[in-house]
Amino acid sequence: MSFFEELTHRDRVFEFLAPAPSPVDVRHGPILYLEDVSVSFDGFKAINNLNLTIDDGELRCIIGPNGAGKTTMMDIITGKTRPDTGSVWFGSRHNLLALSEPDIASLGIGRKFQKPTVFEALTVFENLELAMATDKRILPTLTAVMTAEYRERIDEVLALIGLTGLRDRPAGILSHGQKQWLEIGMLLMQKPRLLLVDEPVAGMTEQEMERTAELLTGLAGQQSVVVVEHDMGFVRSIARTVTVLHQGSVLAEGSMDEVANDPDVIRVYLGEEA
Ligand SMILES: Nc1ncnc2c1ncn2[C@@H]1O[C@H](COP(=O)(O)OP(=O)(O)OP(=O)(O)O)[C@@H](O)[C@H]1O
Repeated sequence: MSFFEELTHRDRVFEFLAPAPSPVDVRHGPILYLEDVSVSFDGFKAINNLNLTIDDGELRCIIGPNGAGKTTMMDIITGKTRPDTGSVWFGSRHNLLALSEPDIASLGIGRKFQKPTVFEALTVFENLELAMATDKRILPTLTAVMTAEYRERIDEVLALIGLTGLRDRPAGILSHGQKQWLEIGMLLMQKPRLLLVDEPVAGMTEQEMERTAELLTGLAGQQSVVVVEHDMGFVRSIARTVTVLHQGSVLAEGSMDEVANDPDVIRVYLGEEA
């Protein structure tokens, strides 16, 4: 069939207009599954037989003392660091250890680093627009229909992150907290299935922390959210299940009260360990 015939074929939807099928299969299990994962740096085991399961739509908090392996774990999930052993699955279909960092990102795993990296000279709206334009799944040939759809998505995200009133202001004038929300919004533009968020409330005011708690708890359900955070007050305010990492393994897992009363956790946090 010629290109012209293809374009005028009315009984089928063009591939780029069809909604992208959800590539992640969670029908029979969790959205993220790490089994017996280990990685050493110069003989030092940063991650040591780590097992972790995150359910679809779950909000999970990961805590642990400095050097526990939290960042390394995120690096393994996103493909930045390859473990020496173990397996890492995204749904039941995608073996993340066989995929490159960009491929993992385009499957729908978004990562928010601690420091906000918004484009300060661009408006809030333009930052979100740019985030969408960098989505490799979207063809550069945007039609008017697609553009309208994206504008709608930008409005939706602006409302979610509470920045509708600042949409046309340069991102440089935003407070630290607002920049963090904008960056979360930039990740949301690509409709991730799993969001990894590193220390979201470091440097935030109390009020900004409350708003961030609302934002993250509101996102859960729509997507799975894994939050690494040191601020225990914040963790308590959002956590359903908390995983405590220590020396590259899971030391305890449960509700905030359960882990806070766990003797091993208390010992590690009080620094009584050798
Ligand atoms: N590329 C690397 N080379 C050598 N050692 C590393 C490397 N990356 C991490 N480590 C070591 O692995 C251990 C775990 O580090 P990681 O940054 O994952 O811990 P963390 O729980 O994120 O700590 P923090 O709360 O301080 O950010 C640390 O002892 C760290 O020094």
